[in-house]
Amino acid sequence: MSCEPMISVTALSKRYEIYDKPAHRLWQFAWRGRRCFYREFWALRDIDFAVAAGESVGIIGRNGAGKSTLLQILCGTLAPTSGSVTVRGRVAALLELGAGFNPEFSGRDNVYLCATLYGMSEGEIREKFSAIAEFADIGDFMEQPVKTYSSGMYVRLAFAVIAHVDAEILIIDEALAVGDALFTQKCMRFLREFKKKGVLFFVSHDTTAVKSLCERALWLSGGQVAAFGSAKDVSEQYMAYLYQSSGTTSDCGAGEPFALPELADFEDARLRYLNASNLRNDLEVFRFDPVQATGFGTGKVAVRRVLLLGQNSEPLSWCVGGEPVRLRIEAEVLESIEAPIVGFTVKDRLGQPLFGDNTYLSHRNMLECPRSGMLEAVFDFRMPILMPGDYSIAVAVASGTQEDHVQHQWINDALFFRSHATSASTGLVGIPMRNIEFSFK
Ligand SMILES: Nc1ncnc2c1ncn2[C@@H]1O[C@H](COP(=O)(O)OP(=O)(O)OP(=O)(O)O)[C@@H](O)[C@H]1O
Repeated sequence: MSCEPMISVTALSKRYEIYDKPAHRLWQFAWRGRRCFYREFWALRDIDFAVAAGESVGIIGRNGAGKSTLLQILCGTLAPTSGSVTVRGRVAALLELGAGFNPEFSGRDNVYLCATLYGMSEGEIREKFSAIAEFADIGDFMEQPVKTYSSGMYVRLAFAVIAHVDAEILIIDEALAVGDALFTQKCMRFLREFKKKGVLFFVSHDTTAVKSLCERALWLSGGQVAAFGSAKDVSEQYMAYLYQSSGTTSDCGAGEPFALPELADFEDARLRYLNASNLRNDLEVFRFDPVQATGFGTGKVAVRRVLLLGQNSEPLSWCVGGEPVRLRIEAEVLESIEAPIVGFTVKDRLGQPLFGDNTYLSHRNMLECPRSGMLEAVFDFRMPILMPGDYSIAVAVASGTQEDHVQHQWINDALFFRSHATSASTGLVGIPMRNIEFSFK
């Protein structure tokens, strides 16, 4: 494989001409450059970077930093004022809602139109059409004019096309890659697979998303590269800049010995206040639909029900972060299996695992399933406090140990829930605080 970069950008600059009045544009034309009626605005200045195959790059920066301008130049839809951009490979982009679609044409015609623009032949598109339609999953709307689509349907169709044009370089604006939770998870699974071999540019204001999806990050500030390096380091620098942290640090001594309180269940000390405020972490729970569920496995087990229950085993359609819940997973054993393990993982909207558990440590090798029957696992835990956004729970039934096992059924998104508000101030999840002491002496 060649080690030449897939993308190299050298001394790239983009200047816009700002006219204070529309008439000035006309005057500029009439004077043929003998007088200047505009102000110059440099949206990008002296940008240099190179990206190799298999690298994913998050583009971060404040509003107006030049992110869209840079990406439009990489896509070839905008010409640079100076400098050079070399792109080796087919680029597909999701940057502007409905870009490349004709609103009067049906979804099907737009798939053909768009994929042709990406250089696919009619035969190739015909071959891939059913995979595109399946990915978009918009049903009969495929035959309707796209002007009748909701913005979510637009995104579904556009993403389905770019996912099937065999692009070597993908450019995604996260703000657009938002469908419902099921579709977002599908897109994220696709992007994680894609970035193993292709180049991914992912524009986001969310540094957590960038760290989760990208190895590298490019921070643009005022049209210039403020930093380019590991996603973790650059995101941290960017966050530090955003907060303009000027606080001092001091040694954290061991202090007074800390007496561990008795292990008893407790309530968040702020619960009464939180429950009466709009910070209460309301989580809306969506039902498990075995028909929609996607996954993989030997097929010896079929997960039939996944339920989030309250303390009295009542199914919940809402729960509150910080409160005790029970997750019940019921699976039908279709063929005999040994040493079953049932587990779950709670993931955020990017598919990033937040927490999870399984039955291995508590019940290792204690159960056998020599015949068909029902397996039931119940996990009692305190739901963490979750940042606003969409979450899903993957569930799985396997045989073996934690390290070495065979999956009988893994379901990507068995349950969805949406967090509407939160009291957590930072981090991926918040945990209930038994007590917080705060004093001034
Ligand atoms: N056609 C244009 N004419 C003049 N100025 C423009 C034009 N397009 C963009 N700009 C300016 O260039 C700068 C960079 O814009 P750009 O859209 O690339 O920023 P961005 O980082 O993508 O911002 P955001 O996060 O808000 O989408 C902004 O100050 C913007 O006002």
